[in-house]
Amino acid sequence: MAEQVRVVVMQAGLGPLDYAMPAGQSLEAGQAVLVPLGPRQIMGVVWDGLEGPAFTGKGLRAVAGVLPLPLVPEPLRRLCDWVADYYLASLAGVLRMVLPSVAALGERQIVEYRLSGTQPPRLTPERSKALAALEGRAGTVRDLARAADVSEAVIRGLVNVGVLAAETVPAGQLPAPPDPDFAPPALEPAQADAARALTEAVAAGGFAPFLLEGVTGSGKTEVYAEAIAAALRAGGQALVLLPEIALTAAFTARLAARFGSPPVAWHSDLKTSERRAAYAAIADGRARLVVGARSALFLPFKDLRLTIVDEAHETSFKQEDGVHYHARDVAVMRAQFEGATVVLASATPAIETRVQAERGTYRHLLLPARFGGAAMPDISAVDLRKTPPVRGRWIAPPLAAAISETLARGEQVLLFLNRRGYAPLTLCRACGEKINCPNCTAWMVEHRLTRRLACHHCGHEMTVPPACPSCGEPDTLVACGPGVERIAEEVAATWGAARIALVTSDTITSPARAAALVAAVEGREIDILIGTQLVTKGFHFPELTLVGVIDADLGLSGGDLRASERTFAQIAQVAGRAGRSAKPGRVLLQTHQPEARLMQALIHGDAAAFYAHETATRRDLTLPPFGRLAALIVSSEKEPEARAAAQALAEAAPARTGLQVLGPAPAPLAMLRGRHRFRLLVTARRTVPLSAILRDWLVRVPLGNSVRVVVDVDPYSFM
Ligand SMILES: Nc1ncnc2c1ncn2[C@@H]1O[C@H](COP(=O)(O)OP(=O)(O)OP(=O)(O)O)[C@@H](O)[C@H]1O
Ligand SMILES: [Zn+2]
Repeated sequence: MAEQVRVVVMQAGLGPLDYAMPAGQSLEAGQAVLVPLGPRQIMGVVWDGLEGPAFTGKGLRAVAGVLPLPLVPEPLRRLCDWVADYYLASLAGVLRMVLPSVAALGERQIVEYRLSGTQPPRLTPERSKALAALEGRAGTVRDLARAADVSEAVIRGLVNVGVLAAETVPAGQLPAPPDPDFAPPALEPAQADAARALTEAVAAGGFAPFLLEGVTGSGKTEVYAEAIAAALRAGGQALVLLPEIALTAAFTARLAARFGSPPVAWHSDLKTSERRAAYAAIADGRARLVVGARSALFLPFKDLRLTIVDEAHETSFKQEDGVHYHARDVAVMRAQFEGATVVLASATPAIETRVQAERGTYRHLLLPARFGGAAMPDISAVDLRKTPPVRGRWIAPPLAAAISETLARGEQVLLFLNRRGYAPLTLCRACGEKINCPNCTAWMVEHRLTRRLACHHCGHEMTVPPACPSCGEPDTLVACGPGVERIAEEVAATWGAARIALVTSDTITSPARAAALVAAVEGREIDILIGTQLVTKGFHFPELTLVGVIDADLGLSGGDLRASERTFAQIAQVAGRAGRSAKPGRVLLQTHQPEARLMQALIHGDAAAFYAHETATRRDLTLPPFGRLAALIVSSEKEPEARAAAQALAEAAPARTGLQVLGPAPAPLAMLRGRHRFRLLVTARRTVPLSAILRDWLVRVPLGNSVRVVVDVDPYSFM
């Protein structure tokens, strides 16, 4: 009998299949192959450890070919198994995160295109957009389409008329290897203690999870850089995960200064040639230090000794489409399978992480003070009930005075409001109509810079209508409430001479733009930064001494279980940008409830009291991490079908002590991208095998073709 192998085929809905070994070859687990499926050939990966009897019938087909891809190593295979099992995903879906497209890996040479200088014979709006965006860029058709946010057809059209010229490039170059001893800093005593604990764990090998908690500006980066150096000295690889790719450029520069050579980057903004080079080098071990977005967790590292999750409290580590996983938790699991060190670094660790540290599962390292003797900023409240801004304005007199003083001293100001665009709501003065997204239960957000209304959920855009779409009255639409663009308008009107930078995902669209921003702020070309949560992370600007939080109450309205925690962390982080160097920092929180526990904890710098109270509440209510949650989101384009399916699921709900199913209820976002949505929430004791129960439940309920059920284990979004 021919030897056979089990292959996970890259096709949703299909389980693993058995194939005969190709004649005269033996295949290892982890090998990417082509296999016949019906009349086609599809990609798959030889897998091990799967249950189920082997195929014994006649007509076993043979593996058609071996793909020139690195093996998926054993620890990564086990991680894939775990992710598929825990998050109820298909192995094929998880493997799609591991394997890049074959096209990107098959070729040694890559054809890239760049602007040739020729003008197009015909200029469409799409073409103008592409021309503006592609200045100075090179990439494949797909890279350029993504960079310019136009279709590949538009790019191919420009190639055909000679506006984009082809050039053949070798797959990208790797930076020189990092040198662990290039420029180590002298550490302060608390830093040195923490660094020693980390380097010892890395040198010893074996699974070692850490929480590195250090106040903002305490020099966590310098501490974990020592752990990276230890991993490099031991001949292994290290990975740093960042919550936001926009931050990679500034961060890369810091690591380059420490190690004499930049790390290898991994994120969605890479060109195909760079991606190919990085992937190959990560797999064969030449890429020693990698900095990446959460997707880097699924790369086939040859010898991963250390993973750092920087800003580990960030909820953007939770992936909300495709496989719904939490990169922080997956990083810990990968370290466990690799037998490696993992460090969760944060000034405001999540309650989940704090509890692990209290239980002793993670070792807790603490940096209690800022580096270089810098003081923590002075935080106080601006009571909007007592000193409100004038009508139609959002900056109250005490904050305005502080801004003027700071500018007069030649120092920099940061204003934080976590809302993109100009105004969150556009309303008709005549009939009260609110302009909604046609596809979602959401208001259209005005973006004055682009003169459009945009839905932040589905991306739908339209121009601001000249008349009310409901009553037809002309010129009655008014913008309600502020977004960052509106704050910028107010700032420009009040401090006309100040140089302003708007920092949102609309303006900082790439690592290159982020780097330019950092350079402008460091070069004192900017006086006032106005931004969304993007400005709360990681930045270190010595001349920035005033932070104003425009609406400290904003995050609390959502009411989900982490609303307070998230608001606290966000404000503490943005406050932490003030006075990080020699000059003292000051933070003003505009709020309607200065007496609230959360505000008081921020003002008095009493994070411990805040977290103790939040943790106790979670424990009392058996909420995560003391209990478990999973959400099922049932959706269909047809409302009755979504409703009926959600009802059917509820009726078939597992009856089991320690487990409770709530709902169905229409989701707060009752319609999203044209689909009607219902939610069920499952709460369970920690000891209940939640994933297995969910899996059994879901296969028992037949659902219509139009119905989709998304399972979100450990949900962070309750919309
Ligand atoms: N041992 C050291 N020697 C020289 N400079 C240091 C040292 N430790 C920290 N620094 C500097 O102090 C500043 C703050 O450090 P860093 O940005 O790492 O803080 P952090 O803990 O990451 O803060 P945050 O959480 O707010 O981002 C940086 O400019 C860093 O280069
Ligand atoms: Zn929408």
